[in-house]
Amino acid sequence: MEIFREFTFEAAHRLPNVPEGHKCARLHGHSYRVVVTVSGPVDPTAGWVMDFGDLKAVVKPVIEELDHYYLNEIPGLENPTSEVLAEWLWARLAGDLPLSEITVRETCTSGCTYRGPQS
Ligand SMILES: Nc1nc2c(c(=O)[nH]1)N=C([C@H](O)[C@H](O)COP(=O)(O)OP(=O)(O)OP(=O)(O)O)CN2
Ligand SMILES: [Zn+2]
Repeated sequence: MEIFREFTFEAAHRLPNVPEGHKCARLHGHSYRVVVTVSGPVDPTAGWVMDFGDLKAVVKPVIEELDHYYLNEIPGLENPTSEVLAEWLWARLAGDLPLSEITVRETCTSGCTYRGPQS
């Protein structure tokens, strides 16, 4: 079974490696949406994989490291694409959660889903 929780944060970024003239080279911001999905068996007594509250308690402090920051200044996010951000979040959370996938949405119509490093 998989369960998920959605988080939001606001942040500024620019993409330093885009071709000359690309609009995303300019400083701009997004209202990011992050969906963290974990998987595991349903505990027969609790009736859940994990308390949504426990999931929030692990993820929220990491989201707060991003909220209202300039992402390019955060170590590991010097080129803060959605893909790089999803990998960064995975690296931060994988030790504490049975991650299944992380979705990062930059806009209403664009984003990425990461299911962890390929083995
Ligand atoms: N594969 C990726 N492509 C792009 C990323 C990314 O993270 N991964 N990021 C950007 C920019 O951050 C940009 O702000 C978002 O791109 P886009 O969806 O093109 O933005 P718009 O909302 O302006 O799209 P329109 O529908 O064209 O208005 C770019 N690419
Ligand atoms: Zn952007």
